[in-house]
Amino acid sequence: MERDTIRQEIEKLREIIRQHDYRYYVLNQPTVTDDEYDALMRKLQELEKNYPEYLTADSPTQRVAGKPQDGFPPFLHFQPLLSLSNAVEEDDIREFDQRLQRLLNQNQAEYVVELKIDGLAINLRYEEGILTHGATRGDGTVGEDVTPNIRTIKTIPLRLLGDKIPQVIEIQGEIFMGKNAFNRLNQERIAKNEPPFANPRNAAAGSLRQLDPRMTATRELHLFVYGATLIESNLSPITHWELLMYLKELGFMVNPYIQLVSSIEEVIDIHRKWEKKRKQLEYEIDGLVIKLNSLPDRSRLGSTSKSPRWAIAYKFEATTEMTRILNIEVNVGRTGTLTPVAVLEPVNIGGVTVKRATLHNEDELKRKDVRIGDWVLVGRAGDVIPEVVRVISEQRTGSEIIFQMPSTCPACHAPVKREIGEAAWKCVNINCPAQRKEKINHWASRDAMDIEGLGEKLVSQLIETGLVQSISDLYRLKIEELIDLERMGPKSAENLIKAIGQSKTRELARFVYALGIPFVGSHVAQILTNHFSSLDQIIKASEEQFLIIDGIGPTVSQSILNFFSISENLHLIKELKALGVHPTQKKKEKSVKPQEFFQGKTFLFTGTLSHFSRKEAEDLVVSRGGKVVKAISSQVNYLIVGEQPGSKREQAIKKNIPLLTESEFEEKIQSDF
Ligand SMILES: NC(=O)c1ccc[n+]([C@@H]2O[C@H](COP(=O)([O-])OP(=O)(O)OC[C@H]3O[C@@H](n4cnc5c(N)ncnc54)[C@H](O)[C@@H]3O)[C@@H](O)[C@H]2O)c1
Ligand SMILES: [Zn+2]
Repeated sequence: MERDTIRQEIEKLREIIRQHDYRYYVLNQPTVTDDEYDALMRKLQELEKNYPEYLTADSPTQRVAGKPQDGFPPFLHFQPLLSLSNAVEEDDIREFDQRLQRLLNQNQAEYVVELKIDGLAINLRYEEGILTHGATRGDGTVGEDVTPNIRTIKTIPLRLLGDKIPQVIEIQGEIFMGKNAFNRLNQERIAKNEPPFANPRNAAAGSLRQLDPRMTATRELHLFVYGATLIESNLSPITHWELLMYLKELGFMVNPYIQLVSSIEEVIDIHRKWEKKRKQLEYEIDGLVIKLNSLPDRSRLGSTSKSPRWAIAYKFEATTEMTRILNIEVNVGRTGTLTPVAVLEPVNIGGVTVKRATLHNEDELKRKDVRIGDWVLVGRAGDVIPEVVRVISEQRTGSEIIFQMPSTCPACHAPVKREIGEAAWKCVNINCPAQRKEKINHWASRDAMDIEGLGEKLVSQLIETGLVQSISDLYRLKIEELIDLERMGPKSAENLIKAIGQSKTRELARFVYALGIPFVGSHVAQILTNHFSSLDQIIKASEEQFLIIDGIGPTVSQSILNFFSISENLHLIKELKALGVHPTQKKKEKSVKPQEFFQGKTFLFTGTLSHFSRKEAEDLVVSRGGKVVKAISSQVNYLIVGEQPGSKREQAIKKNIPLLTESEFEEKIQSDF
C-alpha cells in the first residue's frame, strides 16, 4: 500500500476513535459495543506498530482516555488512576511474568488474581474514617467529584469500621450494576419510552453521573474495591493480599473470587476456568487482572505514563476484529442458494485466522451497504460462520466498489430466480455442478456420512472429470478409475474406496441428515429417527404424524413432505439401497427415549388447557409412553387440570390422586424430552 494512503487511513481511524471516546466518556452514549471499539483500537495499535513513523502524541493510543464532564466539580486524585496494559494470549501473560522476574532479578513471583469487573473505576477519599469524596477516574489525574451520588450506594461505608482507622486513605474500586438489575432498569426505560442502556457498564456509568443524586439512589449499584493509597496511616501492609484483607475489615466488599497464586501457569488455568464460567456470574467481567503481590516490589517497578508495570489485564478472547474486504464472491449452496461471501484480508479473531465471512443474502448486503474495498468489523462466535458485522463507512475513500448480485449462476450460468417472500436468489438448474458438489460435500461431511479422505478438492475433481454425477455414483467408484486422478496413488485410492464402503452402514440419523433436506439438521434428524423406526416410516409419514413430535414444527414437516414428494429424491434412495447402502437403526429401546415421568403411567384431563388442544396434550402424553383415559378410576396416576375443571377434580382429590396444573404439565413435557 502507498505510504500516503496508510497515513491517511491511520488518521481517519484515530478520528473515528476520538468520536467514540467523546460519545463514551463525555456524553455517556456510545454508539458501538466495547468489542467493536476494542477492535478499532487494536487495528490502530497494529498500524502504529508497523508504521512507527506515523505515531503521534495525540493518538488515542497514547493517552488515558476520558475527560471530565461539565456539571461536576473536579477532583484531583492523590495518585493518578492509571489504565491497565492488557493481553489475551497465554504467551503474552507468560512474557509478562518473565519480564517482572527479570526486572526484579527473582525467579518466582507471587500474584493476586482478581476478576476484571466490567463497571467504572471510582476513587473514594476518607479522612479520619469519614467519607469525604468520591470521584470517577476522569482523565486519570482529575476526576469528577460525584460524592452526593456515591453516598447513595449502600455497599459504600460512609464511616469506616474497625479500630484500625487510617487518618487519610484513598480507596479504588469498581462500581457496577448486576445483570438482573440492568435488565430490570432497561425494561422500565423501554416502558417509559427512554432509550435502554447498551450494557451494564454503561448503565452503571450513566447512573453514577446523574446530576440529581435521588436518581442515582434508585439504581442498584455496588462496589468491589481492589486497591488503596494509604496517605496518612500508622499501618503499612507489605502485600496486596494483606491490603485487600484490611479493606475488608474497614467495611468494604472485596470480590470473593480473588486468589493468591505463586506461578503464572496457575493464572492461565484460572483464566480458562473463568472463560467458561463467566456467564454464571451475576455481573459482567471481561477478563482477569493479574497483580504482583509484593508492594515493595511494585514500587521498584513503577509505572509508565499509562499503566503500572506490575499489573496486567488478562482479557477474554475477542470475537470482533477489523479488516478489509478484498473481494465479494458468490457461493452456490447445495439447494442452489446464492450466498454472497466477503473475501477478507486474513485476520486473526480469537486465535483463528479468518479469510472469508458470510454476507448472508442480497438484502443483508444492501442493508449493511458492504462494498469491495471497505474496512469492516468481522465477528466470529464459537463455531458459527464468521460474518461481516458492519462497515466502517467513515473509513471510505471513494474507491470502494458496489457489488451487484449476478443474474446468472456463477457455476453453470443458468438463470437465477428469487421467489416472492424469499431472501435468497437460487440457481434453478438441478444439474448445476456447484449444487452437486455441495450435495456431495455435505453427504461426506463429518456429521453426515463421515467419509474420510473425501474432501472438497477431491469432490471437485470427481465432478469435473465426470466420474461422479450424483451421490449414488460414489458407491459405483472403482479403484482403477481413481488411480488416474491427479495426486491419487493406489494406496489412497484403496483407502477412499474402503471409507466409502464403511459409510454404507452409518446410523439412520446420519443418513437422514446427509440427504440434505432443508431445515433438517443433525438434531432434527436425530429426533426423527428416535421417533420413527425406519426410513420407510419417515417417507410415508403424514403431516399430523410429524406435528405431534416435540421439536418438529410446521416448517420442518412441510419441508420433509416436499422432499419426499420429489421423484428424484425417492429414486436416489432406491438406488442407494440397491448399491448396498443400509443405514442402521439403534435398538428399539434406545430409539424411543425413555420418558421417565410419563412412561407406563395413566393420565386424565379435565378443563380447558390454554396452550394445547386436548388432542395435542393427549398425543404428547402418548408419545412419551403414557396412557390417557376418559374417566376417573384408581388406575389414574395424575389428573391434569385446565381452566374451569369439571367434577373430576373433586373426585380426584377424594381419591388422593395428585393434580398437575397446565404449567406443571408443560414443565414435565419439556424436561421429559
Ligand atoms: N463503546 C465505546 O464507544 C467505547 C469508547 C471508549 C472506551 N470504551 C471501553 O472502555 C474500555 C477502556 O477503558 P480503560 O482504559 O478503563 O481500560 P480497561 O477497561 O481495559 O482497564 C482498566 C480498568 O479496569 C477496571 N478494573 C476492573 N476490575 C479491576 C481490578 N480487579 N483491578 C484493577 N482494575 C480493575 C478499572 O476500572 C480500571 O480503570 C475498553 O473496554 C473500551 O471498550 C468503549
Ligand atoms: Zn448453477
